[in-house]
Amino acid sequence: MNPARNLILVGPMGAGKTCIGRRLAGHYGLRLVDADHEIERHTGTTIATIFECEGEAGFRARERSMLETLLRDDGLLLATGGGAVLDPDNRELLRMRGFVVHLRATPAQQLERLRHDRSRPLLARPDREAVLHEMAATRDPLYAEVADLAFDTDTLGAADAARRLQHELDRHWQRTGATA
Ligand SMILES: Nc1ncnc2c1ncn2[C@@H]1O[C@H](COP(=O)(O)OP(=O)(O)OP(=O)(O)O)[C@@H](O)[C@H]1O
Ligand SMILES: O=C(O)C1=C[C@@H](O)[C@@H](O)[C@H](O)C1
Ligand SMILES: [Mg+2]
Repeated sequence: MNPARNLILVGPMGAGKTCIGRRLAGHYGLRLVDADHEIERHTGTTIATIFECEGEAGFRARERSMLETLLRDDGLLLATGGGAVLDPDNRELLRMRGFVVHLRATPAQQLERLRHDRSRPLLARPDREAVLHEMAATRDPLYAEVADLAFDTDTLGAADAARRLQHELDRHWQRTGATA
C-alpha cells in the first residue's frame, strides 16, 4: 500500500511520468492528476502557447500555483512537468506532500521517445540532444534532492516499467513498515 498522502512522479521529459502514472494510479486507488494537463485545462490553451505568450517565466508561475492548488488534496497520483523541480518552493512542497519517485531516463532514450513530439516548447529547436544534456546536468541533482526512490526506465517499455515500479514501491513500503 501507499503510506504517503500522495504519490508524486518527477523526472525529465519522456521519462514516463504521464504514461506510467496513468498505469499506477488505478492500482493504488489514487486519483491521477497531470500538472501539465491541469494547466492546459485551466488556461484553455496549450503549454506551447503559454510559452509563446508569457515566456518560460510565465509558465513556471502557473506551474507553481497549480502544484500548490493540487497538493492541497490527498490521495493523488501526481505526474509533474519535467521542470517542476527547478523552483525551490516546489521542491519543498513536493517533499512535504507525498512520496516522490524520480523516474530516470538518459538523454539518448529521451531523444528516441520524443522523436516525433512537437508539443514540448523547450525541445522545439534543432540541438535537442545538447539541450537534453544541459537539462540533465542542471536538473538531475534536483530530482535526486526531492526523491524518496529512483527508478530507471531506459531499458523497459511503459507497461513493464509500471509493473516493476509497482513491485519496487510495494517492497520499499513493506521494508519501511507500511502495512497493507
Ligand atoms: N518506459 C517507456 N518505454 C517506452 N516508451 C515510453 C516509456 N515511457 C514513456 N514513453 C513514451 O515517451 C513519450 C513521453 O512519455 P510521457 O509523456 O509519459 O513523459 P513525461 O515524463 O510525462 O514527460 P513530460 O515531462 O514532458 O511531461 C510517450 O510517447 C510515451 O509513450
Ligand atoms: O522539462 C520541462 O521543462 C517541461 C516539461 C513538460 O512536462 C512541460 O511542463 C513543459 O514542456 C516544460
Ligand atoms: Mg508528462
